[in-house]
Amino acid sequence: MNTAMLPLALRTQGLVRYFGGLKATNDVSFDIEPGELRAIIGPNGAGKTTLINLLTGELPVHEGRIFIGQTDVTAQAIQQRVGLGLLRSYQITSVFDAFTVFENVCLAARRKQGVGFAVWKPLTAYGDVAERARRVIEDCHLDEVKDVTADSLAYGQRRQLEIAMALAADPRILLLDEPMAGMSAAEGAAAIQMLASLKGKYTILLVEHDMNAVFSLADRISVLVYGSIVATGTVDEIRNHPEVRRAYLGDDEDA
Ligand SMILES: Nc1ncnc2c1ncn2[C@@H]1O[C@H](COP(=O)(O)OP(=O)(O)OP(=O)(O)O)[C@@H](O)[C@H]1O
Repeated sequence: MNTAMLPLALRTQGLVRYFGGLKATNDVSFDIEPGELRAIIGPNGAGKTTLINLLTGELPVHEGRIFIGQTDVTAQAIQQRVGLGLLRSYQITSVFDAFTVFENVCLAARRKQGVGFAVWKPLTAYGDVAERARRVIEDCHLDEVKDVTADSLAYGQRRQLEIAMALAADPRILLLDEPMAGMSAAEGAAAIQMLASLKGKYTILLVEHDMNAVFSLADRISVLVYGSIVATGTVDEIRNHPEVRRAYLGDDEDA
């Protein structure tokens, strides 16, 4: 993807959020470039969920600004932000159990066009939609189950389908909040492989506890500690950052 001329996908400036006297988000500023896979890590209670909720609009900010592309969305509601392309993976996706993977993804792609689909016409009859659905299904490693109904999918595949449906809506940036949660080791490994193949094609903000996943996937990592970003850098920079090792990895010296 040639991203040189594109504006930033997402930008925050000095975000602050209190819960009573607790500053759960403390002066958080960061930029995400188009095509980037950015991970946010941090110990329990660091403020990851709060930050995601500020970005989506589920929580209002107390200070600071949020931009999607060049649009200041700080005062905008959840649905307006979705309309501008900031999507959380489960936000637009109601998976229909009786529909196949392909039909579900077509439906999500079709909805993006803002035109109601004709119930008498097969979803797959819309050529451009079917083409996008095929591409997303391939990107999300769902080819083998393309014609399987959603109710027959294993848990991990269903989560992959939700991500495929979100991507079919062509978001400017996709927020993934612990996408591997609840998966078996094998499902988690498959999900990591899938996310790896999305790299560079889509813009993704990933909040994830699994450090191996984050280290194998991220272009850049931001580390949250007590509500503040204490470091942002490449995998190597973060792996070796002394403050990160102390605060997050629990290392004293060179463990
Ligand atoms: N609705 C709320 N009311 C009061 N305090 C809250 C609320 N939501 C979060 N907090 C507090 O804000 C801080 C950040 O919480 P948050 O859930 O954002 O952290 P987190 O990094 O997502 O944690 P985890 O990794 O455990 O999910 C914590 O101290 C938490 O107790």
